[in-house]
Amino acid sequence: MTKFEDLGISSATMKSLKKMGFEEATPVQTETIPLSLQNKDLIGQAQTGTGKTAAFGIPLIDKIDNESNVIQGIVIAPTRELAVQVSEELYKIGYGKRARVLAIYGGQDINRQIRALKNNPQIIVGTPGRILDHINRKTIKLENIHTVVLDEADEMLNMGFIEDIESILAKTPTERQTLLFSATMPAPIQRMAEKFMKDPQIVRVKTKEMTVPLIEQYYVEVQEKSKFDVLTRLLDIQTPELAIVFGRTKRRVDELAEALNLRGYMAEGIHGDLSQAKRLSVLRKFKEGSIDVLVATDVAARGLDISGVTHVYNFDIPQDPESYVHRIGRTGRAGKEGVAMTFITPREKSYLGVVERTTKRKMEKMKPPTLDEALEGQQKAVLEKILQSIDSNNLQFYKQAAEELLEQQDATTVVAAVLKMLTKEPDTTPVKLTEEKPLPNKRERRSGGGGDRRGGGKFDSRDRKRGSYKPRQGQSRGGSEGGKRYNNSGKPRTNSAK
Ligand SMILES: Nc1ncnc2c1ncn2[C@@H]1O[C@H](COP(=O)(O)OP(=O)(O)OP(=O)(O)O)[C@@H](O)[C@H]1O
Ligand SMILES: [Mg+2]
Repeated sequence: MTKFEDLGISSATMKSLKKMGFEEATPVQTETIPLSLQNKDLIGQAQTGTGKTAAFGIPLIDKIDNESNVIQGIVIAPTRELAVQVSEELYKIGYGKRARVLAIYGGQDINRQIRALKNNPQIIVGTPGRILDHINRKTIKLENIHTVVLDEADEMLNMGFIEDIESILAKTPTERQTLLFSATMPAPIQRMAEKFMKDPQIVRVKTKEMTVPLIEQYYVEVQEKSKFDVLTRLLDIQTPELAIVFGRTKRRVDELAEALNLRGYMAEGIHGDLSQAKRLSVLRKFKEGSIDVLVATDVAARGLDISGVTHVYNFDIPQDPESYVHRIGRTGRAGKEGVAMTFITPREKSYLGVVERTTKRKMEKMKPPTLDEALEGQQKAVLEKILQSIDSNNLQFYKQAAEELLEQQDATTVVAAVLKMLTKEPDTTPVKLTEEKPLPNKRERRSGGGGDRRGGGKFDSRDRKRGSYKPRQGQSRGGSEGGKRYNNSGKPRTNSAK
């Protein structure tokens, strides 16, 4: 482990890092910060949750000229929630230097943003469409930019933001520094990215596997119609602190969230059709723990850093291996452990191998739990709560009532009654869940020779555009989000994105 002091960081920024509780630099920070401080272009690839934000954020902030009131750096992120999160982290890193950071994203009142832009922010963090909008209105000027960062670069180049990104880059000085970060960087995307970079250094934190070793990865073979019962049983047995359940489509997410609520779980859904205010409020509730299951499309798969997420459930298998890596990476962050469960229907079995070959890690098979096991799980959770309550030693007030009760009944009966009352017995309230058709059983496209699997492992080509979604077989309603967006040539699509 390397100390931040040894990386050439200013004392003002060191002060912020101390306040944030960062003691030592993570490997990706150790490798990229010195290069970045020398203004080198670079592509940084490191596992989820290993501190890539600070890896680009620390040098970005450190290079800000405090005396200057112009925009000097810009960070582009694929989703609004991620833009907000990254801006918050940059704000913290910039505390020592009093750097001014502003988040600019779609779905928020543009006039409010225009007013905020008048306060001379030095760093902008935003989503591509809204940044471009401000550039066109001349409310953002990029001629003094020295650094452009693409966070989740592969996703943005993949998901149809390429034209927007290129337009933004074209308005920045050519001598700028360009930084790309992601946990995944498929070869075709990397090749495309290099076109707008100067002799980029590729920093890949060497690891055996693409996913985080601290995440236990399981798959459960389950029929489509049994998925929901298996999910609730797993939730009952595994008792996550916070859990994210990923579904394939917006409709799926809505139905799942509703079904979970009917069965007594505190769940809410997040996807791109909700208003921005709703999206942010759902996420806030999840962070605060007032809901404990977040049901999401891939809109929440990338970059989000929510502490307390102990379990990720892929209710529907993701459509490409990169999405798998990012989804499960919402747990097991910053050295913590996590559990990832992936449901696989018999007809989607071929997708398992594709994911495993890309991540270079095998998932362990888990049998779907029975109703009795779910009940046992809930009972165990109650027992733990009781033991915790005994430990807290705050029972004086209840002891007299306990003694009176024990005069009438034997101790085992009393405790059994209490256990029964506290245990959430598996609920069979009927729920409505439209069946998803399985993904097409297409064979994996091999990336011609050389054994480079990084760019391969693509499942399928999908002929659809964001914003003008064409239903394909099995997805006639609901609108799909995220997932595969390559066209047949293996090159990313160039859709205009919203
Ligand atoms: N040097 C450090 N010491 C302690 N904690 C750190 C350090 N660097 C980052 N962190 C914390 O680790 C967590 C994960 O960091 P971050 O979100 O930047 O990961 P990431 O690599 O960008 O992941 P993803 O690929 O999912 O976007 C954050 O809560 C961050 O504050
Ligand atoms: Mg990140």
